[in-house]
Amino acid sequence: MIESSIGLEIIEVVEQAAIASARWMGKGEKNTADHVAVEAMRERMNKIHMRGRIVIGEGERDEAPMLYIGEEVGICTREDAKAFCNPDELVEIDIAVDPCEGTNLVAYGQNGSMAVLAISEKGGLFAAPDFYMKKLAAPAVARGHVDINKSATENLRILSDCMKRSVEELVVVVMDRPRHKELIQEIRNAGARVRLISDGDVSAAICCAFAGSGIHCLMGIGAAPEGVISAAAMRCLGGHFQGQLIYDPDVVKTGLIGENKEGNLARLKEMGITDGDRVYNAEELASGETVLFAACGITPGTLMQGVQFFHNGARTQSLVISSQSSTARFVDTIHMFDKLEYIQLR
Ligand SMILES: O=C(COP(=O)(O)O)[C@@H](O)[C@H](O)[C@H](O)[C@H](O)COP(=O)(O)O
Ligand SMILES: [Mn+2]
Ligand SMILES: [Mn+2]
Repeated sequence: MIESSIGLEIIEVVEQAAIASARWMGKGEKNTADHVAVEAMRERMNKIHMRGRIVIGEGERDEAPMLYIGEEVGICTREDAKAFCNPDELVEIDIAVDPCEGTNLVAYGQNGSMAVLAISEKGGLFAAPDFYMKKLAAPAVARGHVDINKSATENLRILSDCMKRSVEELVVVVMDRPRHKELIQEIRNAGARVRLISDGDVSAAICCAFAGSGIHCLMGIGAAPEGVISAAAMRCLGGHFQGQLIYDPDVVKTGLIGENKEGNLARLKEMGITDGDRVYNAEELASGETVLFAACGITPGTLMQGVQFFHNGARTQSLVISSQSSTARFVDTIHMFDKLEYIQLR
């Protein structure tokens, strides 16, 4: 039901966000690259016949115009909606968005940014707080064998068994952050190779599910909202994903997180999360009966090409993954703007 009704539309949502953001590629203005993606995403989402609700977005209500948590999206938000649609007949959908995942990458013209979202029926996505999350992603063959509670060394041995390749042949993506100093050293000591990324751990997590991506594992701490979006894709792909919220600022070392551990735990409790140390797997973070994921490359990446502009047109590459049809579709689209003179083949 969800896929047949809005499958194609969510591709257009991420495409429009990616095109808008890509116009700001390399301009050094991360906030603008982000803002235009948000606006494009909202505009296209508000044409969809659904009763959508943002469960993971860019902040709370008072931080509008970002897509804020709790914001309603879809055709019903139009002022004249009553004239042509009955909200009771529309499907209720929860949406997790990151209109520009990798704002720095876009601003500085680097690889790996994308516009991304995940959707499910109401209640089907974990409404993660704006905290950090310890993450472990690995291919389907290692699902349930590797474990976030085990050491990196042990997980690499398990991964090597599951993938039938030596630890030395494994590549682990880790975000290049001071908090990962010891982790990086441990992975290197174990014999595996480390690919450090400055941003963009959603792409890195999903790459683990694709043989040939050159990425076998993601370890370390990134943002929790991105963790839920990654989990949605990994749930559909059958890959391994575990996440554990990080509420202790001393563990994160950099970045914004509440003032102290006690305060953060209290905030989690207010949100109904009583066990701050709980480890969630992909099926718990994206628990809906139907889960869809869509991403469109802004700058070139491992999974998708970035937006390519030509005279009065653009070409985009997206990835749409569905738990309903068990498909991962790469969608290549030519966008014809006004007064198009030619269509660029490649
Ligand atoms: O790179 C990222 C930034 O996302 P965005 O702000 O949408 O461009 C994400 O992939 C990371 O998951 C995460 O936000 C990052 O790890 C946050 O950590 P830090 O930069 O150390 O505060
Ligand atoms: Mn992000
Ligand atoms: Mn973002």
